[in-house]
Amino acid sequence: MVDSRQQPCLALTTGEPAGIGPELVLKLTQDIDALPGRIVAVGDPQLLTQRARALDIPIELDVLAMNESPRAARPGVLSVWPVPLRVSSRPGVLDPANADYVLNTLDVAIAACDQGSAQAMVTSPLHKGAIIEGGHPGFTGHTEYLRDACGVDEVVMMLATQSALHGRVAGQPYCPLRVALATTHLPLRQVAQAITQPGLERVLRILARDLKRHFGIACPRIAVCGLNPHAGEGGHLGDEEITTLIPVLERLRGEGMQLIGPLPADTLFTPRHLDQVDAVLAMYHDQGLAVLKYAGFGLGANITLGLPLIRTSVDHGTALDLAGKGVADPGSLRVALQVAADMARAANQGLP
Ligand SMILES: NC(=O)C1=CN([C@@H]2O[C@H](COP(=O)(O)OP(=O)(O)OC[C@H]3O[C@@H](n4cnc5c(N)ncnc54)[C@H](O)[C@@H]3O)[C@@H](O)[C@H]2O)C=CC1
Ligand SMILES: NCC(=O)COP(=O)(O)O
Repeated sequence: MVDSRQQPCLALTTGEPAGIGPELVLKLTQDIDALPGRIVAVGDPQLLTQRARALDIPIELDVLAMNESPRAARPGVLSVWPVPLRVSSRPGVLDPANADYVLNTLDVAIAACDQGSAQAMVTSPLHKGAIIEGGHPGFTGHTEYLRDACGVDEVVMMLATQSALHGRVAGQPYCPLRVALATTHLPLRQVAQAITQPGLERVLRILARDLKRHFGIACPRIAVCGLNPHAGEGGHLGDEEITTLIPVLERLRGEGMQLIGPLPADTLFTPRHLDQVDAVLAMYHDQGLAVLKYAGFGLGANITLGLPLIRTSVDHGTALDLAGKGVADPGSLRVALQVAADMARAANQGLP
C-alpha cells in the first residue's frame, strides 16, 4: 500500500464563500480514492460545517495548526487550515465584506507553498467583482495576485482541457488542448495597446519554458493567434500582426523556438493545426477561452505559469446560480487537483 504521506500535499482554497467552491471541496471528500494527494482545505471551518449540514454531506473536519501537515486521507474527513470569515455568508449572496477573507485564504496557501508544508496550491473560484468592491480596486484575478505576492514580473494564464476537437493526438491522459493568453482580464478596448513586443516575447518565453519544466515537453510547438480578423489581412484589417507579432515570432524562431503563426484565430482551432502543436497562444481572454470551454468545459484546469510555486484552478467561476443546491459539477476541481499533483511529482523528480 502506498504511504499517503508520500503523496503531495495540496492546499485547496475554498474560494468565494457565497459560491460553489465550499460545496465542491466537500463533495471531493466523499470519494477519497479519487484524490491525487493529501488535501488541506483553506477556509472557514464553520462555513464548511454549515454547508455540509445543509447539503447532507457527512463530514468530519480535522482543523490543523498552520504548521501542521495533513494526516493520511480518511473517508469523510477533511483537513482544514482555518481562516475565519469576516461576516457570515449565504449561498448565492455576495458580500464584499468577505473580500479580505478570500484573499487571506490565498495568502495562507501561498505561505504553505513557500514554507514547503504544501507542494502546490489549487484554488476554488472567487468573485472578482466582490473583491474589487471589498476594497481592492486593482484586483483582476488570482493570476495577477499571485504574480505580485510571489514578486515576479510576468505570469501566463494557461488553461488545459480534454478536447473532442482534435482527439487524434495520442499519448496524453488529459489536457491535450492547452490555450495560453497574451492578455488576461482586460476590457476589450484596451487589448490591442496591451500587446507589445517585449510583453509578447516574455509571455512566449514563459510558456515555452514552463511547458518544458512542468509538462516535460522537450521542444514545445506553439501556435500563435493573430489579433485581428484574418490575422490583419496583410495590414488592411489592423496592423498589430506586422508591427508587433511577426517581429517577435521571427526573433524567437531565430533562437530555435518552434512557433507557428500568427494565424487567423477562426481557423487555428481546427484539427489540422491543433494536431501539430502543444499549445496555442491566444491574444485575449475570449479568443482562446471560448474555444477551450466549448471543447471541454468542466474537464479543464487553469494553470498559472511563471510562478515559483505550483498553482492550478478550476475552469469555471463561482456559479452563484447553483450555490447551495448541491448540483455543481466537481469535475474541473478534480482535474485541477490531478494536474497540480502531477506537476508537484514532476518537480520532485526534477523534470527539466
Ligand atoms: N478561478 C476563478 O476564480 C474564476 C472565477 N470566475 C469568476 O466567477 C464569477 C462568475 O463568472 P461567470 O462568468 O458567471 O462564470 P461561471 O463559470 O461562474 O458560470 C457560467 C455558467 O456555468 C455554470 N457553471 C459554472 N460552474 C459550474 C459547475 N461546476 N457545474 C455546473 N455548472 C457550472 C453556471 O451555473 C453558469 O451557468 C465572476 O466573478 C468571474 O470573474 C470565473 C472563472 C474562473
Ligand atoms: N477566466 C479565468 C478566470 O477568470 C480565472 O482567473 P484567475 O482568478 O485564475 O486569475
